[in-house]
Amino acid sequence: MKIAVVGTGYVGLVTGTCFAETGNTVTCIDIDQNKVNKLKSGKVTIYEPGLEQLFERNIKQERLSFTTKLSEGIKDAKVIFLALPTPPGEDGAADLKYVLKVADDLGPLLEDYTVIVDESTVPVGTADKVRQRIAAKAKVEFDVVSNPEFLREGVAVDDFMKPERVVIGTTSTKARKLMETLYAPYVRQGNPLVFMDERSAELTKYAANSFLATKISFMNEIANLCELVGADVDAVRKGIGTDSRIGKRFLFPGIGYGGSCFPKDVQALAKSAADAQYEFKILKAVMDVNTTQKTKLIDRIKKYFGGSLKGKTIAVWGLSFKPHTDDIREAPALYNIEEFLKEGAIVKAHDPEAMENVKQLFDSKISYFDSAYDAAEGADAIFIATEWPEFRTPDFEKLTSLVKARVIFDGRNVYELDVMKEQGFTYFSIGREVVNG
Ligand SMILES: NC(=O)c1ccc[n+]([C@@H]2O[C@H](COP(=O)([O-])OP(=O)(O)OC[C@H]3O[C@@H](n4cnc5c(N)ncnc54)[C@H](O)[C@@H]3O)[C@@H](O)[C@H]2O)c1
Ligand SMILES: O=c1ccn([C@@H]2O[C@H](COP(=O)(O)OP(=O)(O)O[C@H]3O[C@H](CO)[C@@H](O)[C@H](O)[C@H]3O)[C@@H](O)[C@H]2O)c(=O)[nH]1
Repeated sequence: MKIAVVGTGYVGLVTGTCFAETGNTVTCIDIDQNKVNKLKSGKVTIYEPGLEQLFERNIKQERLSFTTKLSEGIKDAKVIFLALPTPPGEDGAADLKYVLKVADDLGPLLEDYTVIVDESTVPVGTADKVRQRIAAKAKVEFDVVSNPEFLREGVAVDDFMKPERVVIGTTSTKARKLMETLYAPYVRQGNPLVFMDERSAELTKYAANSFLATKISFMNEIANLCELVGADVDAVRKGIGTDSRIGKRFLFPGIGYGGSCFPKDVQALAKSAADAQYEFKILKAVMDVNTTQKTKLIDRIKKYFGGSLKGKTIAVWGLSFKPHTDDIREAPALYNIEEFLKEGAIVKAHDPEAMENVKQLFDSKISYFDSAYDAAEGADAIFIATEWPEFRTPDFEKLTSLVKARVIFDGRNVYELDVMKEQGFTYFSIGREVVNG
């Protein structure tokens, strides 16, 4: 099938590449000329495990191409995916200007029946708005479908190729048939296509992200309570996670959730509710807890150093919002680095993938190192913001010889307390006993 994907950011590139992988001919369109040039020259624009290989194979097979021209990209496409940004506006609502602009542009360009798919995370009612905008200028029949994307960065290819479920919002039989054909190769393992109306599909995406964010904020509060009453959050997590009604996943406490989705989507759902005259009380608490949690360790670090970080060297391990991605959008590491700098500390940073992106933000205000050990050299403390696997089993002897003091503030509970005790480190983590080395 000929498919067009409008917007070739994270979601657009994964979507386009994965649809090409199952034999479709895909053209990805983006207004960013530099991005398109890079993609055309055969280079992927994001770090995402497994993507490069698929990308290269499909370019070679001439199933995947890129353009900046909408008219050229959508030519003969039976389905057009909109993978456009929906950033928060000033009031927290999702800003639909990118989606609606493309809807305006698409109307006059459609030459035959086409299904236009909202893949972006968009508020309830967006499919109707997109439909109206296209209809204003279209001369042919078309359908607008809501098909929110659930991929996670770092495992995006697997999430797309083997989805647990695909949510499709449409009341059109014609569009439904086309979507069934398109997704048939991905749902072979028995994972279902879940059909519903457009509005419910739009809300499903916000409900899923907000529920997961709620789980995380809930566990962060349990962790905070553990610290006050002398309980261990790891034990509590295992204790409740083994109850299949609760489930093991997304129960890991830390320095808050980040990324391009949870923060903006929880905020947008709260705003949508407010617009519908409904006060979504839980979401407000989820956001408040996350805001406090992000810089939770700062007070501890200051207290540890007698109230001031002035002149202290802090090695920051991990900058991306989670492991296996170079994405730093809303990464808790960034908030902590800002605080460290405000307090007069010297920051030495290392991340396996995200340093180039961070350089654009902090430039020479912090220094960057290719290895975690180099960043730790001469440090008064190590601060772990992201649980990259390479931080899990360092050579503690080597580390001891490099740091000024054996002190770790761990925002992701990377180490077992026993190991820290054995290694003689002073170790602060989340919701667990403090180890005094
Ligand atoms: N990043 C994720 O993990 C993820 C997962 C699921 C859903 N989503 C949702 O998917 C949507 C896209 O997210 P993303 O992370 O891929 O965004 P992104 O910012 O990485 O990419 C969006 C792309 O759209 C391009 N663009 C903007 N206007 C355009 C236009 N008129 N024509 C063509 N291209 C245009 C931009 O240049 C950019 O490359 C958002 O709604 C997001 O909430 C994101
Ligand atoms: O137990 C946990 C799990 C996650 N996180 C944090 O939560 C954030 C988001 O993590 P994750 O959900 O793995 O990453 P995303 O790539 O942002 O994916 C989420 O957002 C996407 C965009 O909407 C959705 O498609 C995905 O289904 C949804 O999981 C990160 O900062 C994690 O560190 C925790 O603190 N504790």
